[in-house]
Amino acid sequence: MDNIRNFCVIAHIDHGKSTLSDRLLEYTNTISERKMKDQALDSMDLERERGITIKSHAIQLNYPHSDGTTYTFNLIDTPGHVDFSYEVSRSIAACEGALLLVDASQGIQAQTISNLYLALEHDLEIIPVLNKVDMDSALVEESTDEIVDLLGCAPEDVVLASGKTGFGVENILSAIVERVPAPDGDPKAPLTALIFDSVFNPFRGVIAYFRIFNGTLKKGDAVRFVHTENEYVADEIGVLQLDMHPRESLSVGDVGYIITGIKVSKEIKVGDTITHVENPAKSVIQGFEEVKPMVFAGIFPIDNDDFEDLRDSLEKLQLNDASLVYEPESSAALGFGFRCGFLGMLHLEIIQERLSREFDQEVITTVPNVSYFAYTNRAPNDRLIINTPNDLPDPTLLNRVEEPFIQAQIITKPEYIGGIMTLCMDKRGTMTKQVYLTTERVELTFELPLAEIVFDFYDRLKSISRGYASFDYTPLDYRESDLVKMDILLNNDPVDALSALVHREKAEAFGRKICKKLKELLPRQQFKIAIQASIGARVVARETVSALRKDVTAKCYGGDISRKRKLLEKQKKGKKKMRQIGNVEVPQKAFLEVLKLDD
Ligand SMILES: Nc1nc2c(ncn2[C@@H]2O[C@H](COP(=O)(O)OP(=O)(O)OP(=O)(O)O)[C@@H](O)[C@H]2O)c(=O)[nH]1
Repeated sequence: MDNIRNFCVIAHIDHGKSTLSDRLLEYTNTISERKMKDQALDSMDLERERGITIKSHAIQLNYPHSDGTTYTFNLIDTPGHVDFSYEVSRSIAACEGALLLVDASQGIQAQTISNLYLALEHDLEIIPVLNKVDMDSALVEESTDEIVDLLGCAPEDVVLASGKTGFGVENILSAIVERVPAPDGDPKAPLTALIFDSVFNPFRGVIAYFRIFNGTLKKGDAVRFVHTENEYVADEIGVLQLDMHPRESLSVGDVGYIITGIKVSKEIKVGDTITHVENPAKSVIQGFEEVKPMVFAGIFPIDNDDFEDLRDSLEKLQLNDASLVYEPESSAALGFGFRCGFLGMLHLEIIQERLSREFDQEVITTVPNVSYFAYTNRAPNDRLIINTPNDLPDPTLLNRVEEPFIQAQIITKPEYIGGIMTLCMDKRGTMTKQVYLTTERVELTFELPLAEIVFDFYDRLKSISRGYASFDYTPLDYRESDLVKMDILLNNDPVDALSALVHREKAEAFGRKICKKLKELLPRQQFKIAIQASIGARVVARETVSALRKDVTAKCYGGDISRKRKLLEKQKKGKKKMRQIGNVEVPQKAFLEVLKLDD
């Protein structure tokens, strides 16, 4: 136990976590150079392509220290994006120490701070690492000063490193031995182990990753997962190097995996406690939460016949992504599909991309919305959860609506404060704090409705600040809000998939923008198309797409029938990505593009 060190790496996105983790693996010969693919820890293709870590992973390293002892390190990798912050918090809870990476050319950013707070909440020993010092644009002194200010540490506590060249890796490893405390706990006490992650393996079922705080777990033991109240036999336990290495027993401080024959990810909850069926622990590990989807959207097959295939694909996706939730939904405009819940917009995009890539399913995603509370007049506190605008009760029944608010942290340069404040106020936000980190960088805190940041907030923030703003958020609470349902009609047919809940004050402007945008997105057809936005019976905006007689074969006068046929086929194919609404054809991409309402 004295020779174990459990640590994680926390950083703002793109500050070099994966690259540095690779260097640590290489230096400790955990992975041979031949096997070394860039970013070995990011095992999903999609992760590697997007260069982001979606799922956290754990890996064991052996490090022979100059004191003559070989230490066992468990490195727990954490996802870097706000959508996955609950997983970050569970990974952190499994460690005693954290490497806090800061990109020397960027300095401290929003997620550096939010991740640091998470680590401090769990009393982790923080080792600050100034990364990417090889870069010409590295501001070593300034960034060190920022870290010293933030942590209240001495400048010599900051380890300089480069994941690219390998500089500083030895110093990091010895700092882990010297500064991170060894785990403590009682191997003879009742078992408590924290599940911090799980993965789906098509051959072995669901594999849960855990960290033992007390007690000893042996192969074949009968175990109970406390929150789900399920009992299993530990068919196989072991430690994670690049592959799984089975062990007969694991004890205090160990990080490992357990296989119990579970077939679906939903059965395992990250944050749950594992204990024994016999002699169970009296207390559970604190901090368990059910992960709640934050953003909802309808997903519909382009062709209604593909509905069952879509159901199969979603089922398979959910096997290894328990945070995806879905239920069947029907839309007058789009037919049968599913209302899906996601952790955030990135999660939504990832699911959409995986559907297309892994299952060859092209889908229509409807306007995403957050989850609202609607209180009716039927009884005091009769509360409905509204995950789609179409579920909103009739205005005569409706008492009030509440919407989720978040606290947002933005770090930027002083010259962009004005623009960012205007943006946040436009998004119905209020500023609650402004702190100068240095003369050159300032941290702003806002309270904002989540619905307002779901769409195009991040893009606009980036353009206002020319990329010099980082952003992170945490959920706050639900607040009463004056929301109305806006319907969109095409030639008088309401398109339920385009309905949205919007704040009353912004409704008209929103309606006008959406009609204008739709006018750009709808191809001209052989008749006039009237686009209208309405609140109840009141039309608040209108645009018209004028008619066009489109004859694709007109060019091929003369008798070449095969060429004509080819063109017609091509046109038919193009149409497959269209949906017929009333008599109007709407391209697939219009449903998502329509909300990108940059001015
Ligand atoms: N010059 C230089 N570039 C680096 C260094 N470390 C990482 N990079 C580059 O910075 C980019 C981001 O590195 P990653 O390791 O993917 O960053 P990350 O923090 O793991 O990213 P997320 O997992 O998405 O949070 C990549 O293009 C790397 O090649 C370094 O020490 N020096």
